[in-house]
Amino acid sequence: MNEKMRNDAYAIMSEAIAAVDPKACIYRSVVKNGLELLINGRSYDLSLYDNIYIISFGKASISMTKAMEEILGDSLTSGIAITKYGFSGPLSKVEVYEAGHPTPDDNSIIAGKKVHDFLESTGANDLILFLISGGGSALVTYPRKGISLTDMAKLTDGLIRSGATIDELNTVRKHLCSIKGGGLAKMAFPSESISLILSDVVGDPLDVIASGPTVPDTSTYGDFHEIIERYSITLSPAVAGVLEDGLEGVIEETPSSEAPVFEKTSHYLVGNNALALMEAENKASELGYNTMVLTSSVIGEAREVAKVFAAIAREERRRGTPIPLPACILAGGETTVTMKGKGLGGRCQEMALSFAIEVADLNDVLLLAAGTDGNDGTTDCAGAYADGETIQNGKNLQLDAHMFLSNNNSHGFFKETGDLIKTGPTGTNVMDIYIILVDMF
Ligand SMILES: Nc1ncnc2c1ncn2[C@@H]1O[C@H](COP(=O)(O)OP(=O)(O)OP(=O)(O)O)[C@@H](O)[C@H]1O
Ligand SMILES: O=C(O)[C@H](O)CO
Repeated sequence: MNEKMRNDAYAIMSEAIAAVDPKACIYRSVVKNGLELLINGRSYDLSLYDNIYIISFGKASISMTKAMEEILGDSLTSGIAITKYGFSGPLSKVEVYEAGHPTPDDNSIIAGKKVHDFLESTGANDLILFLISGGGSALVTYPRKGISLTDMAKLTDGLIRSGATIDELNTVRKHLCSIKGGGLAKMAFPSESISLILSDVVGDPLDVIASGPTVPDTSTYGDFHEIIERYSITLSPAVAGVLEDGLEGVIEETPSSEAPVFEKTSHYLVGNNALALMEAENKASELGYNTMVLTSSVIGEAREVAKVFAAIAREERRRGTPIPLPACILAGGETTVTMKGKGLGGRCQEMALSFAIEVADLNDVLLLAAGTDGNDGTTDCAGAYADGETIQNGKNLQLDAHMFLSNNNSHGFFKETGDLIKTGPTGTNVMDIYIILVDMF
């Protein structure tokens, strides 16, 4: 492995992650002057409210809340923040809870009830600041009547394992949980609410991020039904009952944009993958690379996307196109992994292993694939590096990369070859970033 390229890639990744640090994102968007709160230039008069509360959830909730606590100071009354186990930290006025992710657990239900009960007690002259980040769907849930945690967890797990997209997964979740799909806006009404959102979804659709708890929803029980059929998911009797009632109109649809509950809501996107890539590009230029941001909207099966990235690297190696060497080509997004094996890994590690197989004959070509949250799949790593020597290094250790990939055991492979990237939880979450470096010979 070319140490210089590996260090360069790590430095570029670190800069990208720092740019989307949730605290930095909040401070970029929010300013307080006396009792005036300015959010992206729009003014809110804090003297108009009896109480100002924070409800914050997602993998980035602690840092987002810390920044808002600092900005609001004495103006803040209290609040609740929910994050993933191991991602928590101390706050001053806001109570902190931890819960399960990617599969919801008992604490996700307890958190859902806390949020529900809290919002029941707020009034028309209160302001609620919702701080929303990725991971929110699993961390806070308030299942519709009759649906148990096991029902929710099994369904979430089944859809993830089938390779369902986050849009599909959240369409289903929005129809089974009263917080999602605009439900939180309903609970908060008639209080005024402002949502500050850190995007972890391709294209930044506000109705999908954390299952769009404070925005109008356009998805329907009909969509839910189609998704279940598409992936041949067997439903528990309770979930099947809710779906049937929804299809027959016995249960109300999620609120659309005409619903009165949205009259007192506003939404601001405070950070996303594109922002991270912009900073990555600046750092790469500083390190002497010619740079290009391909896209922040990568989707598709991780091992297949890797083949496209390998083809781009090959073209760079052969002909120095689309940009002159030394080249740094950047992309971001979120792939899917259809689980067929029983191994350990994540989207980024799986992509890196597939890339390594494709570039086994190339020199000075490297891919860094990492989750900006520092947590790829079911592992404690952010992702992995792969280059032209990775497969040979594996062979030297009697590891067959193809076998590891078939068993979705990318983590098992990279653990042995020493190519894992460990950052620890970064506190942010704007999907994954991919850094392709191709150096001169
Ligand atoms: N052995 C494995 N190999 C590859 N990918 C895996 C493996 N096990 C789980 N995954 C993938 O890991 C993902 C879940 O982990 P992760 O916490 O990184 O998701 P996430 O998308 O960041 O969550 P969120 O979007 O809610 O923030 C799923 O897409 C799943 O397919
Ligand atoms: O929590 C979720 O729904 C995903 O992370 C997408 O935001």
